[in-house]
Amino acid sequence: MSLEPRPHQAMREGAEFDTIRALMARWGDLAVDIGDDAAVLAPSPHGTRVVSVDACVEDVHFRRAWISAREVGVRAAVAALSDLAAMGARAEYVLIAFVIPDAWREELSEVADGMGAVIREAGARIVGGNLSQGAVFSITTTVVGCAQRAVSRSGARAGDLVVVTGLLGGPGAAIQAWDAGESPTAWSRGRFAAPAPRWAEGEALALAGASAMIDISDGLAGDARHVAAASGVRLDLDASRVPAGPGIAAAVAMQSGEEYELLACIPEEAYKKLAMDWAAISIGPLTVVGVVRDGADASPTSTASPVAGGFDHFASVEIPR
Ligand SMILES: Nc1ncnc2c1ncn2[C@@H]1O[C@H](COP(=O)(O)OP(=O)(O)OP(=O)(O)O)[C@@H](O)[C@H]1O
Ligand SMILES: Cc1ncc(C[n+]2csc(CCOP(=O)(O)O)c2C)c(N)n1
Ligand SMILES: [Mg+2]
Repeated sequence: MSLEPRPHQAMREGAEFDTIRALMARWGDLAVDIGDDAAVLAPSPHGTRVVSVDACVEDVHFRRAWISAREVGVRAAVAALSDLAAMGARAEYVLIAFVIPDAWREELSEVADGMGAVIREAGARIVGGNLSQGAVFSITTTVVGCAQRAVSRSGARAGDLVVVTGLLGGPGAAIQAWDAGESPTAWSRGRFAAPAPRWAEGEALALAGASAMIDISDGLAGDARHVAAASGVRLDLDASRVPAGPGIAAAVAMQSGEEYELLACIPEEAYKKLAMDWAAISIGPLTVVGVVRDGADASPTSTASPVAGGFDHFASVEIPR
């Protein structure tokens, strides 16, 4: 079997297929093998295949007044791709399903450009998708990647250090500002509107021997509890060590979701080696925020910060100020 993707196939006339052709024209060589019932993927020569899907829904994941149509596309692509980075994988293929109300028809090309830029930067190709008319705008993005060493949430062991990439709290602070009718700082707005998957960081953590990893989409406190639950351990987080962005309160950094930074557990010796090389891997910091202990659930050792929370689509959780 050839490792080259198949060329596109011609599609019949019609407004729906014109829209797909318009997307294809926008994406250019980024899109391959469009037009069949399914795309055909060759076996990966690079390692284990990893696949994930993520939905981005208007008024659930963003408000139109907050960000541009292009930024909507950037966020949707990053939210999906970040789950590959969190496995230590690199992206190969993407499929994009849009639900498009009439009011969004004109905006679609801008959304597509934002997604295209992120997917191109990731070195992946778009191999399919779906279009539907509907009442609420949404983007459901399927991502396929490949990992030399896929890191799960379930491998954390007592004694491992808990580390986190980057500076936290920006997206949470931006949402708080918008909800209060204020403008977020440029830094917070940028962290919400233009996040980036941590490819190099995820792969480096995986190859360095991280025992467990997750991307911070629900908030550090909540995602630490995902790792604790999957690994059957307790993650003791020190709220005073959490790397907060400029002007961000520790509690916000602890609970802010949609960061797309990585939380990893890693044996101390492996961390020490990785820390020496980190400046060549990432422009952001790698910070030790806690330690893995026997027992269940994550909790901060500091009483200054709440441990509860973590975004839940079916519960209303307030981010404390
Ligand atoms: N409808 C579903 N059917 C099967 N599995 C699901 C479904 N929804 C979620 N899951 C699985 O449950 C787990 C948790 O899902 P979740 O969406 O919280 O992933 P996540 O990576 O923590 O968050 P994010 O969506 O922000 O990336 C994942 O393994 C996911 O594949
Ligand atoms: C309008 C609006 N209200 C609230 C939020 C906050 N928010 C929404 S989903 C989510 C977690 C990740 O979601 P998922 O698990 O679906 O990837 C968070 C923190 C937002 N972005 N926009
Ligand atoms: Mg995730």
